Amino acid sequence: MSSANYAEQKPFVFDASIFQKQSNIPQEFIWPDDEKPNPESSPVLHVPRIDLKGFLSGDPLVVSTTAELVKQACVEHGFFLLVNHGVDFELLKLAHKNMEFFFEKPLQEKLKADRKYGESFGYASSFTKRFSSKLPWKETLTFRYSADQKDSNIVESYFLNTLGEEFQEFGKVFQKYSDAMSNISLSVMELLGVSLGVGPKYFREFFEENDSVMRLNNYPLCQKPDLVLGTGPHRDPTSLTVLHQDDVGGLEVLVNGIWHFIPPDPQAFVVNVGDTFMALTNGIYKSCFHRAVVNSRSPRRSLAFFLCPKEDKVVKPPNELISSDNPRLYPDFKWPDLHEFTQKCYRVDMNTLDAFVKWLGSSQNMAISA
Ligand SMILES: C=C1C[C@]23C[C@H]1CC[C@H]2[C@]1(C)CCC[C@@](C)(C(=O)O)[C@H]1[C@@H]3C(=O)O
Ligand SMILES: O=C(O)CCC(=O)C(=O)O
Ligand SMILES: [Fe+2]
Repeated sequence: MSSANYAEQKPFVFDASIFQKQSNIPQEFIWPDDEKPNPESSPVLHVPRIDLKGFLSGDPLVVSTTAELVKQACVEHGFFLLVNHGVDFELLKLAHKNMEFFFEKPLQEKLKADRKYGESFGYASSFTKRFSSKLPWKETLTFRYSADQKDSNIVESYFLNTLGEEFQEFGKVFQKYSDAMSNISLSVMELLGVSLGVGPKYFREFFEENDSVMRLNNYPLCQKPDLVLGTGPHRDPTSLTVLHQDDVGGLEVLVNGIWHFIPPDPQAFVVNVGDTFMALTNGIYKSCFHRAVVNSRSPRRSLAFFLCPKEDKVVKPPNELISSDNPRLYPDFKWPDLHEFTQKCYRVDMNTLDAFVKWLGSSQNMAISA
């Protein structure tokens, strides 16, 4: 049965407050044996701690050592920690407090922001409208962020319009938080540009007017955590992800065929390269598989900012990153087409970018220039 038919016929609902107590896990949530988690055996992934303040100080020695560290991580797997990032800890605390406030509301209230079938934004409990198997053990609240001056209140007005006056303060907090995420993403883009030898301005300017996605994740506790996954294995189709996880832990990254654990650190953001940035670097920086496991002790929450280019930007690597040793790997594309592909044509899995490129090739006369 296709997921569309499934959605029309059997829209069952994941109510976190009920499911977290249930020891009988519905079949739709049970992952195949070869994809089931085994978090007790996951070694820690040692990722560099990138000092953003140090890089921004402009001290040539600090800049070059930081650029070298980030390059090694991005060539290998694309994950690193960002410390000394300058984001106010009070704002981080407020963001977590407000996220809790939302997820602890009764389901009926959360559904006021319901993410409709085929739409990208709103509240989704376990994607039961989109998929019929390997369902994620999570609920998400996703909203659009735009760095355009004319959209300076976009987050605030979204919450005021969908959830009403009670969410005015919530909207203000997440407007501020998303602005901060956009700003640090642009600083990271400067660092990534320097590390790739294209200079600090190239990628910063590319993403300056970003049109991005902000998401709050709630992973309720689960009585049988070894049967399910909070977020299944995937590579982010977006450009750069800036994640803040609470102190529970559950993020895992697949490196050399082994799932590795990234322990929570409230002082740090976990940053990773997504498929769109991998294409922008002509495959030099990797977008790597990761997932989130759940547990039976404590619910887990995370905040994810997915940096995306503005809709009219052509994703095409700079000439400096193309050579006879490293010819063009991906055709030109625009982010909205890849986004639409992930939402309508394809279930995001291990090889989204390759599948998208094949789909592009079959749907138009694909040209790889330069
Ligand atoms: C553009 C997006 C689609 C997803 C949310 C953002 C960036 C990452 C994507 C996602 C998280 C990748 C894993 C699968 C997914 C379905 C999820 O588990 O949430 C993806 C998001 C989505 O399609 O809603
Ligand atoms: O919650 C997490 O730790 C990771 C979530 C994730 O990978 C995603 O939302 O893309
Ligand atoms: Fe992800």
